[in-house]
Amino acid sequence: MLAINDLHVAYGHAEVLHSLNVKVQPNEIVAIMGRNGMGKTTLMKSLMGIVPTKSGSVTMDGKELGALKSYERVARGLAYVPQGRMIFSHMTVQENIETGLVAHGGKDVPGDLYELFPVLLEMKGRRGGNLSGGQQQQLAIARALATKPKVLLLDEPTEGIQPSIIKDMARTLKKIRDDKGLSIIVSEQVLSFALDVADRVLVIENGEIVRDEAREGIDAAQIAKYLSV
Ligand SMILES: Nc1ncnc2c1ncn2[C@@H]1O[C@H](COP(=O)(O)OP(=O)(O)OP(=O)(O)O)[C@@H](O)[C@H]1O
Repeated sequence: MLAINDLHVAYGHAEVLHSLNVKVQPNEIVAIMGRNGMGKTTLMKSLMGIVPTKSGSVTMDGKELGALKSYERVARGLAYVPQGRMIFSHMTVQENIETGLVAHGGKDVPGDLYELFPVLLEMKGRRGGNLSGGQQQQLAIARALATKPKVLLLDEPTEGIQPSIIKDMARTLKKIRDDKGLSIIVSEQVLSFALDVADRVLVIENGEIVRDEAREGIDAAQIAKYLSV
């Protein structure tokens, strides 16, 4: 589905991602774990074409994305829920979701998005900025899904979210995967969430993938060592 091959990304002369190789299968949920500053956000931004690639390739369904602008990547089926959610706080919930519809020229918010997130239907006329952190996260995911992605990227979705809601988020993401048949790449620091949601767990350390393990039979203590400061 999505293949990252020998990807190098740099800010000026400082290379931050060194030869990353990751393959994500259809319907697979992959968690990329790592401490602050290890390169998770840089990877997400480079996949979306927000940060330029130094060398290497990213393909989706075998087609190279490298030269494409962000909006073209969205049209090809990549969607992004950025760290901090970045919802439009002065726009209503409905208007926020509608910004995702332009990718395919749709006009109305599909009902299944409101079925997935009933609270957004209840609050569709409210300003995004008036929602709680958990509700804003649902809104950011709904906005991304409105672009009808094949691969959904989420950058630290649990950041600033109450622990009681984090379990619901894992359940919702798996339901989205099952219902819509898409692949998900999620960057995370919360191990329990990653173990809940992912089929495969990768660890990124100083811009390199140092572990790549199937969820089944994973040694959680080994992964936790990479996350403690
Ligand atoms: N715009 C930038 N210019 C220069 N260096 C940057 C820039 N953004 C990030 N970096 C550096 O790149 C490295 C990776 O940062 P990145 O934000 O990708 O890490 P992260 O794993 O997402 O961490 P966090 O959890 O804090 O978001 C860090 O050393 C960081 O200082």
